[in-house]
Amino acid sequence: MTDEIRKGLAGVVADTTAVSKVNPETNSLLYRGYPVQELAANLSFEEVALLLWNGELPSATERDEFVEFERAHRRLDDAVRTAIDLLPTDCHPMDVGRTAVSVIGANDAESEVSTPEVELRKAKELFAKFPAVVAYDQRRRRGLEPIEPRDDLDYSQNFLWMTFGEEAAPEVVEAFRVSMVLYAEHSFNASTFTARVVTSTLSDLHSAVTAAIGALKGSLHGGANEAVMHTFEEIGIDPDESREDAAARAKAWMEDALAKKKKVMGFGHRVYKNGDSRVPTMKDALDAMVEHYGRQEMMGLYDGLEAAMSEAKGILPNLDYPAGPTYHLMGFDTEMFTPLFIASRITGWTAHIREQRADNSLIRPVSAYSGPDERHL
Ligand SMILES: CC(=O)SCCNC(=O)CCNC(=O)[C@H](O)C(C)(C)COP(=O)(O)OP(=O)(O)OC[C@H]1O[C@@H](n2cnc3c(N)ncnc32)[C@H](O)[C@@H]1OP(=O)(O)O
Ligand SMILES: O=C([O-])CC(=O)C(=O)O
Repeated sequence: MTDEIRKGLAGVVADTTAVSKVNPETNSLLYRGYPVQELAANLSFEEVALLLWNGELPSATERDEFVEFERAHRRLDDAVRTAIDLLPTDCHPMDVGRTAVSVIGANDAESEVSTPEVELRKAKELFAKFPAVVAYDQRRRRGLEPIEPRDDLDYSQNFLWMTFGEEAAPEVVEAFRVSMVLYAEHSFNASTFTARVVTSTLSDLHSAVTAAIGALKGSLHGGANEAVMHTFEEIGIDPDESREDAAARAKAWMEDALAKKKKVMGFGHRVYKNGDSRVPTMKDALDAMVEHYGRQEMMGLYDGLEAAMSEAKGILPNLDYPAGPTYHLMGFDTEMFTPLFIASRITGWTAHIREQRADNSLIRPVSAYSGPDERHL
């Protein structure tokens, strides 16, 4: 036992994992050995999910079987719809996501079964169903009727279809797919570690994912993609403004924020200190959306904030920074951004839950007592 305290467990190696490797020295991220950029350029999100769960790329047959399974499990049960309908339309969508996963778990006939086969089935079903939760919630907040999934569309196409009720342009589907691949997995981040802690007590998969959603919600973690957009909104978004003018205003805003010692979400990372490996790929996706929607001023805001942060503090953007404006341009409400992160991270969380269970040890660190010395009444 060591007495050394590492606040936030910074730098502490808690266990091994074969799911992904984050290497801050080389700014690289491997899912099961494959660079995430290669996966984002070449594979569907469905294939990446299978890679994360199984450890190997799927064969064509495995892929086709999963595609069929996913399409067959996209619909929400009445219990989930009813539970969502009972929640206020102004509660945070992360609360809706958290509740929906909990209800899906409680209604699973094998809720207390955690064999590898059953857990994989549960993970696949959550993967298939969660887009309908996000789409259902986004639409009810806008006072719109839900839209049924379409079995002729792939995961990303169908996600956008159920949310917006129209077939998205191929460029938009592509940017969305890339975001799903990039958000899928990142070793022992706070939400994944939460899922592993819950699993380590021999609790069930849905409890672990529900807890992970709670951890993801915070703005130091997944909630940062929403917070990035609030920053853009606070600066002011004017589609008629030039890229240069928007950049100048954003730069001035950042200088002022940093002078006031504010923390600006979307920048910095616990592990990467020289840049987040996923940002260049996500920035390309944002560029494509800026081009597609003709919104150069958005890139002006992006560049202005990034330049001012880099000049003042040398702190670089994380994945949430380009993801926020990308989802905004696609038409999602700002509060829906972190639920989109859930839809993707369900893959990584459940891969880690399976890994934890396969070689379990209760996660229970010790604390150094800092209260009063022993005293008596
Ligand atoms: C997908 C993801 O979850 S990625 C992470 C998303 N989270 C965010 O974007 C939130 C904003 N960023 C942060 O709060 C941090 O960078 C974290 C929490 C992600 C990592 O932080 P840590 O490794 O704990 O570093 P810590 O917060 O101590 O920061 C170190 C120094 O950099 C500063 N700093 C770090 N990030 C930022 C930021 N975004 N804005 C302003 N200053 C920052 C801190 O104020 C601190 O300065 P100091 O030494 O003068 O006190
Ligand atoms: O690794 C982290 O701490 C946060 C992060 O980037 C992620 O979960 O994707």
